[in-house]
Amino acid sequence: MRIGVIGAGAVGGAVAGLLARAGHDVEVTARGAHLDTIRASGLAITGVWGDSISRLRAAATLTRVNELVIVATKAHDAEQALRDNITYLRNVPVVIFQNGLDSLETAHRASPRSDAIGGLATFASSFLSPGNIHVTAAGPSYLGVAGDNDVPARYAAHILDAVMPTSVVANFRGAQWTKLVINQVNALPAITGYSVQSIVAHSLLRRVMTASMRETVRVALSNGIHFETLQGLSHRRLKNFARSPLWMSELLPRVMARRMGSTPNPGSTLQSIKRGQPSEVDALNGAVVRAATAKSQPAAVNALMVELVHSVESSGTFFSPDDVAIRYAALTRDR
Ligand SMILES: NC(=O)C1=CN([C@@H]2O[C@H](COP(=O)(O)OP(=O)(O)OC[C@H]3O[C@@H](n4cnc5c(N)ncnc54)[C@H](OP(=O)(O)O)[C@@H]3O)[C@@H](O)[C@H]2O)C=CC1
Ligand SMILES: CC(C)(CO)C(=O)C(=O)O
Repeated sequence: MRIGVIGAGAVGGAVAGLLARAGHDVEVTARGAHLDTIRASGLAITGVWGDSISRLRAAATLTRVNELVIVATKAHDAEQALRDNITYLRNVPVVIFQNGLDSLETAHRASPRSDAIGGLATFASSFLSPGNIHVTAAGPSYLGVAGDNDVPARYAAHILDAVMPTSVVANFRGAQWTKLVINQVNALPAITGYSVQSIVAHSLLRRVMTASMRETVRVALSNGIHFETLQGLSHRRLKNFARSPLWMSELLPRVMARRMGSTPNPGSTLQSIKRGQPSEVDALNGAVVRAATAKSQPAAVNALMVELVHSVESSGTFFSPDDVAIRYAALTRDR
């Protein structure tokens, strides 16, 4: 089958490699040294889903009409990426793998004549170097749509599920919020330079991560969100998580870190920072702050995460765990 992947970075590159390995005719878009390497030596995928090198069509933009297109840029790049490829997106199902809450709106705005399908990946993938993607932890992906017609999502899930576990969820908005809770693992690595597993192993940083997750759950609930179950995280479990004593809730990040295995997972936000690229924090913790503001509710921990990630982006200097603990303690003292 002809499949196009726009933004063949950590997630898009992994998906493209898996699809090509299964025999699909895949073309990817990439830029700079990554594009040059894919053209010269292929796209190498390593890690928990096996190792392979795929020789693929690669260009700065799509070159043909595909039967399925996957978009996997960071949230702030998605609109431009869709517009750059609009010639080949009309009437094509487009899966937009993106964390945060905006994927479907962005796809509808930038490519209104495509069948937009939201994608949430729970596997973890690292862009090691141009042409080299390493999947550090396995995990299912979830697809969904905004309206009632989920036929395009089922079609895409059928193709993707043959190469990586993928299913369709009915309540995609709820799924995005569950993923936003999971993505509270992203900010602290970006702030400190540590992996997700190291943050969770650190008692003070684990506490801050747990607090930002609980705050996210509370903000979602006050916005009337019913969480969709992702990776066993159900609505009921998340509600209990936000109500339990803080120390008891710390079990959840521990379970999540264990699931990520022993290969350090930087998370996608730290990867952007290390490459000197803008981070996605405004689409992650920033989305929680905006939703809280809409309900005149505080979201001090998420606001702190946004502030500290932006500070690292502009200064190029990570915070020490003690710095973070002091900033967090000041928040809890102020309440
Ligand atoms: N990495 C992970 O483990 C996971 C990530 N996610 C989510 O998936 C999404 C993608 O993340 P991730 O793969 O990590 O990000 P990456 O930065 O690794 O990959 C994004 C790719 O998109 C490219 N790109 C950006 N703008 C354009 C454009 N206009 N046209 C074509 N290509 C473009 C980038 O190129 P360039 O570098 O040249 O800008 C880059 O290669 C994010 O929303 C992230 O939160 C979800 C689950 C896991
Ligand atoms: C699933 C997870 C947490 C993997 O690291 C992710 O979504 C990300 O890094 O953005």
